[in-house]
Amino acid sequence: MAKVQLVLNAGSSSLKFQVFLDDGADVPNRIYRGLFEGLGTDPHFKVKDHDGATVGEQRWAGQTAFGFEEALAYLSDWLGAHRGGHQLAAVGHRVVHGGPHYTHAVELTPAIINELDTLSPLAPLHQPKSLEPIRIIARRVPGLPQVAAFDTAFHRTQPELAQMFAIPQSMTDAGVKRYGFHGLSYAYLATQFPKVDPRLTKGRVVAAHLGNGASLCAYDASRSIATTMGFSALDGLVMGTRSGSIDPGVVFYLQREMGMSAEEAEHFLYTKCGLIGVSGLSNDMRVLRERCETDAGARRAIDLFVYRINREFGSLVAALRGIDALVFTAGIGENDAETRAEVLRAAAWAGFELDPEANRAGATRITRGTGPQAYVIPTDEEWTIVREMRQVLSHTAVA
Ligand SMILES: Nc1ncnc2c1ncn2[C@@H]1O[C@H](COP(=O)(O)OP(=O)(O)O)[C@@H](O)[C@H]1O
Ligand SMILES: CC(=O)OP(=O)(O)O
Ligand SMILES: [Mg+2]
Repeated sequence: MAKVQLVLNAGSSSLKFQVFLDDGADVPNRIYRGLFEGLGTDPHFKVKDHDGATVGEQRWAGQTAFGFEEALAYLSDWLGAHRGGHQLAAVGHRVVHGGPHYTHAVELTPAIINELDTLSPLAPLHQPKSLEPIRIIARRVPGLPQVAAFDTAFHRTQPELAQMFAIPQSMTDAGVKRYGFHGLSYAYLATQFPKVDPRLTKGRVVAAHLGNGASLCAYDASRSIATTMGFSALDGLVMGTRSGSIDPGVVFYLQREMGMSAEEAEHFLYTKCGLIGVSGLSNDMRVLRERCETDAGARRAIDLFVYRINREFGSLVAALRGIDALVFTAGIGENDAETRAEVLRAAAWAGFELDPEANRAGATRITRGTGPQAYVIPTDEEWTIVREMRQVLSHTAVA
């Protein structure tokens, strides 16, 4: 009987999944690709087959109680009815934080799952959501191989200084350092560089992963040398609900002067700030774009989002000592031509010349001229996960 592999990608605002044929092919053969969006607000499920035809769609309008757990149960039923008799051979998971020890994907055991849970405070919007399905599946289907692939792993090529805070060495050694995230996405983009423009492979590239979570990564010859997220996924750019970089003095002030507990301050910075906090309206860039002509809060949130990207972009260009290309990806980077145009106009200092028609048309290259170029590359974190899972499972089979 043919077998399939399932990949789950728990993001901060979505649950994405893909189903691949377990046929040993070098390039994974996808059967289904789908997602739940708007969990906890306005849930929506959509799944497409390998030709891109929609084969399932469901809305739970306004059902705020339909959260992550409900999505998993629905997905399990849907897959049961649409697996075409294929046996499920393994499940791969995006696990955001691998901490200091996990620099490569790993087959999960109860002990490793518990160890990964100790990292939940460093990624409270993500880590528990990844571990929950892992535990549910381990309980329901004992013996089914499950593999974790980590967002932090891709950044372990960074020089020591890029991973350090200015704190005593003993604390750095204890793991208080810059890990960086969105690595599964950045690893996938690097595999696409040769197809998009072979010069990117050896060049100085900054990728902008702009989704509900957002970060920038600097690549030198396809390896990460710096990134905007640090110890936790709270650092760096303005995000949907997260503040991004903030003076640590603010955190003390929130507690000492504004009466928040440590937990309340954390919850505030992760869920009430960023685009939704500044706009007072929404964490969804689509909503802000619709309203920004008339709503000053929406306009200010977008302006700060773009301003911060340009500032952080400058710091990565300094780390790379120059720039050959900028790559946009993820929900906003792939779909919002206006944000791309605003970022490139802000970064004109680096020599970018926007091609407005190519940008509006959603072309791969969206700049012209002789300066650095900008590209749009749709990301595919699940593709990285299934490839890493296959490597891990083939080693386990040989051992
Ligand atoms: N057409 C679009 N225009 C502008 N923004 C969009 C569009 N489509 C999606 N987005 C943005 O992308 C975000 C989700 O990005 P995604 O990378 O899927 O996030 P995550 O993986 O963090 O859940 C949404 O919050 C929304 O703001
Ligand atoms: C790490 C992170 O912020 O992920 P996401 O963009 O999926 O929320
Ligand atoms: Mg994501």
